[in-house]
Amino acid sequence: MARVLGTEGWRLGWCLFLEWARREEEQAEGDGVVAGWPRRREKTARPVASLGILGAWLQVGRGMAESTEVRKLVYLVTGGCGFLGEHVVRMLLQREPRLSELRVFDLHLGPWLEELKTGPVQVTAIQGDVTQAHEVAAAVAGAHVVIHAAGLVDVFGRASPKTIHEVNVQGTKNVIEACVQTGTRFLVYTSSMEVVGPNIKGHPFYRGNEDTPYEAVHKHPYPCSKAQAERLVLEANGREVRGGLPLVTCALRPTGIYGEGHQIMRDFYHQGLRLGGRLFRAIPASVEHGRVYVGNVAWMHVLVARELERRAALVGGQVYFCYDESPYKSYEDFNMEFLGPCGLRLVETRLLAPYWLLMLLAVLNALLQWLLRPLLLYAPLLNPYTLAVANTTFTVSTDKAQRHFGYEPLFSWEDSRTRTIRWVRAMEGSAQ
Ligand SMILES: NC(=O)c1ccc[n+]([C@@H]2O[C@H](COP(=O)([O-])OP(=O)(O)OC[C@H]3O[C@@H](n4cnc5c(N)ncnc54)[C@H](O)[C@@H]3O)[C@@H](O)[C@H]2O)c1
Ligand SMILES: C[C@@H](CO)CCC[C@@H](C)[C@H]1CC[C@H]2[C@@H]3[C@H](O)C=C4C[C@@H](O)CC[C@]4(C)[C@H]3CC[C@]12C
Repeated sequence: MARVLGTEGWRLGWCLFLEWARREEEQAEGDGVVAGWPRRREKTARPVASLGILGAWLQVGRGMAESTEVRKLVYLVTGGCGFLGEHVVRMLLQREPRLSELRVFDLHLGPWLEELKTGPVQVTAIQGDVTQAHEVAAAVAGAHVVIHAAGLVDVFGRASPKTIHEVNVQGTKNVIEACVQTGTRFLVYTSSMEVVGPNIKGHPFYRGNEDTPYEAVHKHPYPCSKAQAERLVLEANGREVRGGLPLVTCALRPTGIYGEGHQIMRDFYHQGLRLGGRLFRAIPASVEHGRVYVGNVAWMHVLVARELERRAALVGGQVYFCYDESPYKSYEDFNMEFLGPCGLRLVETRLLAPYWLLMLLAVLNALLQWLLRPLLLYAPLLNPYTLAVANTTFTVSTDKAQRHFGYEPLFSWEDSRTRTIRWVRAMEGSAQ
């Protein structure tokens, strides 16, 4: 027999046996899909006594199949140490069983990465700058999938328009070119709702979806840069990468993300503490804002990244709003869902601070920022742009991600709320 089959034959026979064993196991577990995600394989060994020696071989076969076949993908997450990036990194480690190496690329690496290095997946921390093409190319080389979440999120005038452009647009160009040069085929870009709006005319976008017509007119450097970068990513879909295969890209557009690690929520919380446990309503409660929990945004990235290969024709070149069951509320009322249970209250001030007065304050802030720039950085939350965004309804209602790649939110609104409250409470100096 050995002579007839030869070494290759034995290997083939062994592989067929492993495949048979794997299918047997899958059949036993059922092949249901939970939230668009195949059920994770049971890692604990099943009793083998009844199968005797064959059962023991089966267990060995399973182990080998898992270690050699299942864990084989290399992912790169740019901006992996940011608010969203950290959640994407943790979600990948929890929910992508085929992952063998996870590269986390960021300008500033977080110390928490160390604790992730002990698991079965190789976590490689790369301190780098997306504006540096050679650093990006080195990080991308050999990766199967890139999730490009690095970006300069600045609507407060902290960075110059040039820097925002360099990071968000040139950085994205570098990522695309690196994929093309090194042969990486799958690219997910973290875009933003701001690519669409609110526009400078303050038109409401009410329960819109990816196909809703809207006049997307931007002047501010941040939305301009996100729109440009998104266009580059979508245009790159289908480009031939090294090795001759086509690049498959898509863009996810989160609305305002909230959850553990959200800096603006942190700022509001501390502001409330400084003001004796009060925040003052500046925006009418009727102006609704789309918000989405960070865990669900991360989940959507993980899911679409895996489906880019299987459903390339459908998903490639597409945009998806990020959505979940979070309620539509005004920006401030929504924040109070978390800050309220942590001891802050929202004081009604509509009569004290009408819109024209707020706009005057916002303009004054912008003027002060400009005057003080040579001396110090003055970057308050309120400026004409943030006031306009906060004061314009922008909500999405869509099921495109569910239809295209089986997305269902992983965290219910209750879960998302509870987790966020727990995080706010854990912040130093809770108001309670
Ligand atoms: N926060 C939101 O509400 C929101 C909403 C929609 C879209 N987004 C997008 O999601 C992405 C992540 O945003 P976030 O809120 O986590 O912001 P963040 O600032 O917390 O994270 C961005 C990360 O990118 C890194 N980074 C910045 N410049 C870099 C550079 N030159 N090279 C390498 N890394 C660099 C930062 O160090 C940071 O860790 C961004 O692309 C943003 O535009 C955010
Ligand atoms: C007038 C103030 C009194 O309380 C309230 C100001 C609130 C603003 C600071 C925020 C209102 C809406 C926010 C933006 C929105 O959630 C979506 C965004 C998209 C994302 O890509 C980046 C962040 C942001 C622009 C977000 C920034 C903060 C607001 C303008």
